[in-house]
Formats: sequence, C-alpha cells, structure tokens
Amino acid sequence: MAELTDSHYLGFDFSTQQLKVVAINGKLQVIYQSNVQFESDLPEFRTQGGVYIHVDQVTVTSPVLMWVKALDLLLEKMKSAGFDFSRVKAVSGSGQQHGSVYWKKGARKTLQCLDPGRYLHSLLQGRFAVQDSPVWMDSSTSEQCKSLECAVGGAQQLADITGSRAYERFTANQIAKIYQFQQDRYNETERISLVSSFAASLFLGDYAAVDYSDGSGMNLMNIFTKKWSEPCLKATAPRLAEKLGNPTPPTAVLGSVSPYFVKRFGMPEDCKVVTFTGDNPGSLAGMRLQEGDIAVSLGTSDTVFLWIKEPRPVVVGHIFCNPVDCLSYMALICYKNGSLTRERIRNECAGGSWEDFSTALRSSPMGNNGNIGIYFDAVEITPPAVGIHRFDQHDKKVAAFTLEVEIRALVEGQFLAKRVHAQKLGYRIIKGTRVLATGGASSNKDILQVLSDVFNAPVYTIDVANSACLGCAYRAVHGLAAEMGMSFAEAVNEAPEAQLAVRPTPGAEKVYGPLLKRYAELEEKILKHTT
Ligand SMILES: Nc1ncnc2c1ncn2[C@@H]1O[C@H](COP(=O)(O)OP(=O)(O)O)[C@@H](O)[C@H]1O
Ligand SMILES: O=C(CO)[C@@H](O)[C@H](O)COP(=O)(O)O
Repeated sequence: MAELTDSHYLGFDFSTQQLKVVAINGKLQVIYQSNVQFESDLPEFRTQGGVYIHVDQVTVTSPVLMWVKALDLLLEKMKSAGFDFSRVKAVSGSGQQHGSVYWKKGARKTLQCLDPGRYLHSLLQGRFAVQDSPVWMDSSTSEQCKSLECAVGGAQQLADITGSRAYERFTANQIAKIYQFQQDRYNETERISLVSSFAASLFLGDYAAVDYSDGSGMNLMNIFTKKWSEPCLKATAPRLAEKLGNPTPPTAVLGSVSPYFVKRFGMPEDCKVVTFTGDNPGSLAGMRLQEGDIAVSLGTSDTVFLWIKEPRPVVVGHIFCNPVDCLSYMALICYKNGSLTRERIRNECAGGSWEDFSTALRSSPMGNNGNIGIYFDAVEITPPAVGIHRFDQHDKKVAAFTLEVEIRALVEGQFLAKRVHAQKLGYRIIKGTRVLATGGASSNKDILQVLSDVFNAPVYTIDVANSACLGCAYRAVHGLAAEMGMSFAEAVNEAPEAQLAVRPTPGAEKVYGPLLKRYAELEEKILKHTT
C-alpha cells in the first residue's frame, strides 16, 4: 500500500486560457493541483485570455513561447510548494485541440541537450519557425477548406476519411495557409506538432508523436487505418508527412523524461512520458465516460461528446479515435461561443457577478415564457453563423430582452443547441442517460440545472473541475499498465465515481420538447440567411 501512495503521476493541460496540472498518487487520489493563467500570470505576452485576435477578427493565434514559459512557471511553483518530483513515475497531458507548432530546423538538437541551469523559454527562444501558433478559435481558412474538400471529392468524402468535413480550425487547413502565405517559414520548419505533442516534446526532450485521438482533429489522418491520408497530405502542402512523423496510439509510452527534468527538478531517470492527447479526449478519460453517457464540457469552448463503437461520419460534428480504447471512437461537437459569451452577458446583465447571473437563472421560469435567444458573438462552428438573434414566443425577431430574460435565453439557447445537434448525430436521451458536466462553468449549479432540464436527465460532475488534467494523470497510470495488457477501465477501476449534481425539474420535458423543435427551425432560418 505504501508503494501506491508513494508513487505520483502528473497530468498537464495546455488549454486556451491557462496551463493546469493535477497530481495523483497510485491510489488515484488527487494530491496536488495548480495552474498558470496566461493573461494575468504572463502579462508580458499581452494576450486576451491566452490568444491574439487579429484585426481581421478571424485569425486567432497564441505565442508559442508563452506556453513554454507557462511550463517553466508552473514547475517552479510546484517546486516552491514542496512538490516531490522524485516520486513521479509517469507524466502525460493534453492540449487545446487543432492548434499547431512549427519547430525550426535544428530545434530537435536543442531539445535533446537542454541545459538544466536555464529556463526552457530561454533555451527555446528562436527555435520556432512560426512565433504565433494558429489555435482552435481561428476561422480564417475557408478557402483552404474548400480546396481540401474539392481535392478529395467533397465534404462527405473528407468526413469518410478523416472523421470530419473541412473545418477552418483543423490543422490541415492551417498548415495549408502557412504554406501558401509564409512559404519561407514552412520551408524552415523541421517538425509540425499539435499543442499536445509539442507539450509532450518538452518533457521528452525530443519530438513526440501525434496521438490517434488528437490527430483525428487535423483533417489529415484516416481514422480507420490510423495513418496519414495520402490525398489529404497532398492537398495540404508538400513534404508534409516528413514534418509530421507517424501517429501513435494514445496509450503509448514515448520514453523517459529528458535529463533536463531529472537534473532540474529531481524526477527519476526512468519517469515515463505517456503520449499526450487533445483536451476533450483527455476529459473523456477523466470522466471515465461510458457508452450511453453524454459529456458536456463548459470551458472556453463548449463541447458535447460521446463514446461510440460504430462511427458513421457525417458533415455535422466530428468523429475522433477514442483516447483510451483503440477499438472505439468518440463523437464531438464544438461551440466557439461558450464561456466567453457567458462572461459577456454576465458583465452586461449581472454586473460581472456569477452570483447575480445565477440569481437571474433561479428567478426566471423554465422555458423563459417562450423567448429564445441565439448568441454567436464570434462566427460559430456548429452551425457556421454569426450574430445575436432574439425571438419572442411567436418566433418574431425582437431587438432586446430584459436582463433576466437575456441571461436565461443565453443559457437555454446554448443547451437547446447541444441537444438538437447531439440528436442530429443520432444520440437519443433514454431512461438511465447520464449527462457528465465538466469545465470551468460546471462549478455553477444553476447553469447545471438548466442543462439538466433541457436534457431531461440527471447531471453528474467529478470533484476535479479540470477533467482533462485528471484524465491525463489517469492516462499516465494506464500507460504503464497498458504495457502489461491492462485496459484503461481496469487501471482506473478504483477512481472516485462521478457525483450526482442536479436532477431535472419535474415537467421539464413538457416545457423543452416544443422549444427544441422551435430552436431547430429558428437555427435553420438563421443559417439560410447567413449562407
Ligand atoms: N461560477 C462560474 N459560473 C460560470 N462560469 C464560470 C464560473 N467560474 C468559471 N467559469 C468559466 O470557466 C471558464 C474557464 O473554464 P476552463 O474549463 O478552465 O477553461 P479552459 O480549459 O478552456 O482554459 C472561464 O472563462 C469562466 O467563464
Ligand atoms: O476546438 C475544440 C474541439 O474541437 C476546442 O474544444 C479546443 O480543444 C479548446 O478547448 P478549451 O480550451 O475550450 O477546453
């Protein structure tokens, strides 16, 4: 038993607004958590919530060195807090999906001989061909999307290969844009990483492979053969396969940590680096999602995801390889207007207070007296539309709502969209369905109550709001166990179960049934006017 509590496993998450870490012991108990906020802890990079929104409003990037410096800061913070690195048996992690990092020729050598007397950010300065990495919030690559779909015979054909039609934020389209507009930078690039494999490379002291699950968010990998698709590579940029390396199973042990971490932080020489993955796949692991459950992540982006066995890619949403079971898949729908839109409405309608935002939700009726709001501050992903759309009970467009109605309309509209789209993907809410909620906003019970009412299902949460970090700490444990043939479920069997947070209010289905139908029709109408 002592052996179990003595061993430590780390899970990192390089997400949009912050870098977070969770440490667990061999009994899967959380023993440490910390984070570094990009905007407030690293003000020298002058990001807004970790990103730069460019003047065209559609190009969105993050400075790659900020992520490196955040890791320096977080590790120093852990050291000052007395965290015992010498007990760490394995490290894994996740990153915001789709974002890409361009390592300059020669960077591999630098990674292989990092001087433990210096910070990573000073060692890696000048080692990137592109300083500002395109991230998932970018929607500037419509042209590249069109030509990728055209090259493989259409949107459905691309989905049949890669699990998704072409999306602006997907890495192939971002790489194509860099090749077309910054060819010298592309030519200077020795390796292209995802945010997840970039982070793994820092720990490994060498280029880390892209895993199947995060690799599914690139429009480049065949999700069935788990190899790069030749037609997609060819349509994106020349000599791309050699810059990507081969994809690897998410459970693979990549090697031991770089001597940098042994000498600087006292990690054991045989501490393993388990493949890093995307943050949503990481959350699937953290929530120990089971078939039949539906997960709703309320982070910077909102996402809905499911565990599926038989993938049937369509042109709505995405199919990714499953991060914990190579024979399964996960379906995912992503929304750009998540927490940032809730924050805007909180600031405008509740004086910047989540408490007052919650009071407004509690004091307004389910169904909002028939008022529906659709709030796309930025061009949405599902559906690709923009603007603020308010409708009264007769579906008549109105210019404004009262403050309380506006707050409820936003939250109800966001959850109606999720249920409508999940059902379009084939998901059915049945008796016994559990909604598992995670992400920053899942700490808000009043938001969860609306989620539970709209889905007419109980909502469960886990103790750690950052399920991606926790999931990656679990994945670190499993990485070692998988080498002995153990499944993920077996490896984390003892982990705490998700807890019931809220149950649906009686009568909810009667209220939201008709609203779901109206929401779907109104969204169709908006989309018709957009395209
Ligand atoms: N009490 C709350 N109610 C609603 N939203 C909240 C609350 N606390 C935090 N949040 C939201 O959580 C978001 C961050 O979520 P998180 O999952 O940590 O994001 P990411 O992983 O993308 O960095 C913030 O942008 C904030 O709007
Ligand atoms: O684009 C997607 C998923 O397809 C996003 O969900 C990103 O993975 C960003 O994650 P958060 O930082 O919002 O958790």
